[in-house]
Amino acid sequence: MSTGGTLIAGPAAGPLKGELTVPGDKSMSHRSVMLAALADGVTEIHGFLPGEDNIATARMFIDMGVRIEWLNDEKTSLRVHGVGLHGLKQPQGMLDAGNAGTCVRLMAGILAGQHFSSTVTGDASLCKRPMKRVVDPVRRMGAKVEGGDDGNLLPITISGGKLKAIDHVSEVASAQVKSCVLLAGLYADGVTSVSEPKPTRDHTERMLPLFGQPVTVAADGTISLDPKDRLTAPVGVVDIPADPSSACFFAVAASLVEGSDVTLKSIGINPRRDGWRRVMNGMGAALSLENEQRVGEEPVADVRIRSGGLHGMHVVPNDVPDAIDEFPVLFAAATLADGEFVLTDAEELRVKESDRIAAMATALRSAGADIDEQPDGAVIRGITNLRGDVDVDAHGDHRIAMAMAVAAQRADGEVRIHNAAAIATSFPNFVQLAQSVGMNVRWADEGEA
Ligand SMILES: O=C(O)C1=C[C@@H](OP(=O)(O)O)[C@@H](O)[C@H](O)C1
Ligand SMILES: C=C(OP(=O)(O)O)C(=O)O
Repeated sequence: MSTGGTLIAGPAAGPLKGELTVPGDKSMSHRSVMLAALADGVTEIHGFLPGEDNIATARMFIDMGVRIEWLNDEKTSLRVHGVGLHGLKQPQGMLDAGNAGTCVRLMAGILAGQHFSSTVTGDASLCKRPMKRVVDPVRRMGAKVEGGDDGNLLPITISGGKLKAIDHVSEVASAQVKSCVLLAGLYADGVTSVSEPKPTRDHTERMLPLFGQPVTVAADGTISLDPKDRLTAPVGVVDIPADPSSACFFAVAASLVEGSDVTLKSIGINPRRDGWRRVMNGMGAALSLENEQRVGEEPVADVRIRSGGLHGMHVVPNDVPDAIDEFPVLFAAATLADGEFVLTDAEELRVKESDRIAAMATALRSAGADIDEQPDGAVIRGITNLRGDVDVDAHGDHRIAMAMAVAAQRADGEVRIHNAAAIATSFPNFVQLAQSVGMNVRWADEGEA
């Protein structure tokens, strides 16, 4: 877990204005390197997110013998020299996923299909997150997995090989679980299928066909994969759209600061990632879409946001997985909206990089917010402004740090956000982009915090 690093944020000095291009999508960046590494041929990827999480994924493949050429200093373009489904080499030491749940859970599926043993670990936060959700299905497929608490806790050692196809009924609505099973399915002896309690982000299903591996989705939502025994590098470049989860911070900030008008360029609007816009529209935000188009298999658009009197709402439970990473900043929006905001069915927030319900409730409350925590969500009654001159803890969780920086734009004074360094996991240039539209946020100087 990245600890340390204090952000000093708020209040905004004036309206937020301008156009922003946020970095590439984190989920798609992970998947693009994974599939490219396992393909026959060379894949060129543009728009890659150079956050610590995605670099951890790239590093794992380098540690297993895959050659990755970075094509620019920013590490947003790369060429992956694929080794084929069976070309990975046993790593010399432990594979380290750092802070990245997506990396470790998807890799569990890939490592389950390898004829060697490997041990995967992560940082202090990741070592507390539940792994049984992916360990159980890959064990049923025939992989051997050892680790603390019967394989629930990292580090885990996976000894794989040829796998048995399974029909997996997931108890959690998790794209990480679904993707793990589908990736393991590439190494199985027949058709592997996954069904989930609510639909989740479908980037794996959209990207596999680009690499020559069809995926079918039945009318009831069950996803099936009949393995082709090889993946093939796509002919053209794999382009990754801008990350809606990063865009949402600026959408909320612009909604909250009077007189703001911000346009977020080429943001992914895949319905399985677009829950944040449905929630913000439900809260009365002034959002509009311009220049709708497709980037590869994904729909994108420019999203324009003007400030507007936000009000509370009850979030529709089916929208929860489609906005799962945006709830910290949506809590900030709800705190500064009129009326009551109610979130249920979101217990998954408690097992992210931090317990995000508790972390946001504590941080916002210490700045004067009116929030009742619930086991699976929260009830938030809006107030006019947050108190300033307060210290809050981001608990080494990138989304808590950035959400509090946004909330602070409507504080009566400065908010000091401690343990915020983790924003580098998903959004290394957050502070720079935030300043470029007029947000009041900066890193504390040494000794200042
Ligand atoms: O598949 C993915 O890329 C992700 C799925 C989500 O996790 P869960 O599948 O655990 O909900 C999300 O929170 C994470 O940031 C990225
Ligand atoms: C939950 C997140 O990521 P991960 O599960 O990959 O750590 C996130 O980015 O908010």
